[in-house]
Amino acid sequence: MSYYRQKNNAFAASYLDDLRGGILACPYFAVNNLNRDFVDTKGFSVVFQRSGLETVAQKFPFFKPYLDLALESTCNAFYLNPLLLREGSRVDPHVDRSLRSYCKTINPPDGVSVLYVQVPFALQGGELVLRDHKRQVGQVKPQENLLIHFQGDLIHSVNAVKVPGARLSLVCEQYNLDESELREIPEFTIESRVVSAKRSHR
Ligand SMILES: O=C(O)CCC(=O)C(=O)O
Ligand SMILES: [Fe+2]
Repeated sequence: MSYYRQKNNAFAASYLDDLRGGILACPYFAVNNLNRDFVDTKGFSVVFQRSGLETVAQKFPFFKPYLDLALESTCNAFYLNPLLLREGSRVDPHVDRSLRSYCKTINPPDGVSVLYVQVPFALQGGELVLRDHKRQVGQVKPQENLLIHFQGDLIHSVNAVKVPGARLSLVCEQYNLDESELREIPEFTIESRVVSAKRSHR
């Protein structure tokens, strides 16, 4: 299998605008609760099983066309996260395994989809770098409306963004879990700094 594939102009321009508006206006959108690899980024995450897909589409209608196109039919659990990087933000090398907080034994996802929703004008930096062990196997320069899908066990990073403006991507880790692993995953839940902050006030 090739390490990644990409699709230019994946969606209608009007959808991309709706998606950007929906994400930026979303009350969960806040400074990231992802791990230390994510330096100065913003976002929130939706965790769901395939059976929770309708709930996702109901609560976040603007994600629906993306999910219709990006979700792999072989996968049954997903970690969806809009991610905003600004000048100086970066993501250090990591393998996506965000569902690990629910199930310790989990393997990396089968694949990861990334849609570039907004990209600064004349972007410098901000490339997605893909590695298989030590060897670089891809370097993707984000372009608006570019959808990429890469093999889920690759180490990857995002170079620091060197220009002003917003680099907004929509990332979906896609897992194919066995029954016992799947039982540990919520059918639908939202992870956000906003949610945790509200909870801690109770
Ligand atoms: O925005 C990107 O290019 C990838 C971000 C990423 O690696 C992640 O959210 O796990
Ligand atoms: Fe990642």
